Amino acid sequence: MAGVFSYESSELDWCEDNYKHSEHVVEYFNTMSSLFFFVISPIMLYLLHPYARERNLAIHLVWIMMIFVGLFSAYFHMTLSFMGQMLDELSILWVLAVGYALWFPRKLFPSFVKDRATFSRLVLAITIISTLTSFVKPTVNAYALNCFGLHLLYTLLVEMRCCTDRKALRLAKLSVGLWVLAISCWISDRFACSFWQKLNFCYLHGFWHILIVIAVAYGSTLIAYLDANNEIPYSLPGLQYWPCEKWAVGLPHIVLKGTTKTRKRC
Ligand SMILES: CCCCCCCC/C=C\CCCCCCCC(=O)N[C@@H](CO)[C@H](O)/C=C/CCCCCCCCCCCCC
Ligand SMILES: [Ca+2]
Ligand SMILES: [Zn+2]
Repeated sequence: MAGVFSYESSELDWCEDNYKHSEHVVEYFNTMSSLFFFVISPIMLYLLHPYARERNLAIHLVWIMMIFVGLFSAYFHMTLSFMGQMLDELSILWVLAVGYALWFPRKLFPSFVKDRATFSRLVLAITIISTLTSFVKPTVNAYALNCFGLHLLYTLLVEMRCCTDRKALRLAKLSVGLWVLAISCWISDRFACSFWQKLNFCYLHGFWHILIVIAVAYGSTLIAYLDANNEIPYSLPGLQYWPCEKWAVGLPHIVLKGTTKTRKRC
C-alpha cells in the first residue's frame, strides 16, 4: 500500500527532467505551473457569483473542485507517485461530471432522459463506473479524459451553430483556440520529448497547465452564458471581461442586466 505513495511509482513521466531544480520535487516547473489553478479559481468563483446565485449555487462546485485539481496536479508532479496520478485524473473526471450535470444543454439529452435530475443521476452512474474502471489500466485514463474534452468541443460547436451573438462567437473562438494550443502542448510533451530535449526546452506540460485553466475559464463561461440564456432568460445575461471591459481581454464573466423589477414581471 505504501508503494502507491512512493516517488516515481506512477508509470507516467513527463518530458521535464526529474530532480533538476530540487531533490524533493521531481518535476519543478510542472509542479509550480499547477499552482496557476489557485490564482484563476478564486477569481472565477467571485466573477460567476451573481450568475450562480440566480441559477444554482451548485455551479460554484466547478471552480471549488478546480482548486483540488490544481492541488492534486502539484502533488502528482512533485512526486510522480501512483496516488498522485490517480488523484489528479479522478479529480478532473469529477469536475467534468459536475460540469456536464449542471450545464449540458437539455435539447441534447438522450431521448430517454426527461429532466436534468435524471440526467445528473445518469452522469453520476457513469462517473462512478469510470472511477472504478480507471484502476484497471491507469495509463489510458489521460487519453480517455481528453476524449471528454473533444466531446465538450463538439457540444459547444452544436450549441454555437445558430448563434449570432458577436461576443459569444468571439469567446467561442478564443476558447477553442486556447484548447487547441493547450492540447498541442500536451501531445507534443508526450510524443515529441526527444525533440524538445535536443532543444533543451522540456516545459510544454507546464504550459499545458496554464493554457488549459484559461481555456476552461473561457469555455465554461461561454457554456454558462448559453445556459443562462436558456434557463434564466429574464435576467438578461450578458458577457463582460475582467478586469477591464474595454480591453476585451482578461477573464470573461456573466453580468445579469435584468433588474429585480424585470425579473419579477417575467
Ligand atoms: C457541458 C459540459 C461542461 C463542462 C465544463 C468543464 C469543466 C472543467 C473541465 C475540465 C478541467 C480540466 C482540468 C485540466 C487539469 C490538468 C491537470 C493535468 O495536467 N493532468 C495531466 C497529468 O498531469 C493529465 O495527463 C491530463 C489529462 C487530460 C485532461 C483533459 C481534460 C479535458 C479538458 C477539457 C477542457 C475544455 C475546455 C473548453 C474548450 C472549448
Ligand atoms: Ca520527467
Ligand atoms: Zn500535469
